[in-house]
Amino acid sequence: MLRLVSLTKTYKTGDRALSEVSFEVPAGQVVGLIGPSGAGKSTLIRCVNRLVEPTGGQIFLGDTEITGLARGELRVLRRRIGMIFQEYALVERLTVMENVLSGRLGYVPFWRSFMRRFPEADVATAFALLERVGLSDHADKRADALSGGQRQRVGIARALEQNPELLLVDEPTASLDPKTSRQIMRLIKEICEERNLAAIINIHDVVLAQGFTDRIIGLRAGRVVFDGAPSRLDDSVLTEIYGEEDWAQMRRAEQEDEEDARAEMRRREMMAEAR
Ligand SMILES: Nc1ncnc2c1ncn2[C@@H]1O[C@H](COP(=O)(O)OP(=O)(O)OP(=O)(O)O)[C@@H](O)[C@H]1O
Repeated sequence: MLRLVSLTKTYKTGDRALSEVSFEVPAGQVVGLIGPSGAGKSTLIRCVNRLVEPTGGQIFLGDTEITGLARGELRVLRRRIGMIFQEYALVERLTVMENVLSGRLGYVPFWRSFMRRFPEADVATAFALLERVGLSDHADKRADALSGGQRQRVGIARALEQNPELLLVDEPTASLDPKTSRQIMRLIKEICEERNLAAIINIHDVVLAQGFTDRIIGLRAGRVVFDGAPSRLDDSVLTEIYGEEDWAQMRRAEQEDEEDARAEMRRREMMAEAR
């Protein structure tokens, strides 16, 4: 479905962000991309739809070689790839519905989108998607009136509105609390299963990646150092990906997160009892 062959990226500054990265993602598979800061995760995701130009290797989506496309062809290709962002990238002043419909912008003629006139079928799809992500009561609300978790649900619905074959997901939970993060990851995983949709998720949080993906690819300094089932991610693999020091630090941060979540729960219980 998606195939990377010796993908390499060297930035103009001389930074080699990716070295000879090769792997295939079949339809329906959710891949968690993990690795320390600077490992090349964002670069890899951005190379797939050529927001970043690869300097070597090939990328195929189905039979289409993405790396060989001219500008105009690339616009058409990008309709086949949905993106979900860390900061949601919603238009704050527009309604939830309008934000979801903006997922069709690659398809609808400019004048119609300018007049905010979308075909009825697109509107019906958008309603169904809002229902699926649990936001059907919020269709007419402005995006800036939503919580972080709700915004990300809009971001997911918008990506699906273009009926993509592949989802590229960049740090979807970085701005969310632990519980909402799990809900969002679960939603992405379930939707990929329902639609037989492939996804690559750039994700910092190893525990989340393990809980909600089918496969983990670990990058270190631009190279794939692990590619396998989430259950195979033991301490020695994590040390190989993150190095001794980083991994220990990450585990401490995780423990602190859990302690914070427990303290918050206790606080809420005490408040509920006081009422
Ligand atoms: N626009 C750029 N110009 C030059 N070098 C860049 C650029 N973007 C990224 N890099 C370099 O490429 C390497 C990989 O960066 P990238 O952002 O892909 O890593 P990452 O794994 O996503 O990191 P993080 O988890 O911190 O987002 C780093 O050494 C980074 O400094």
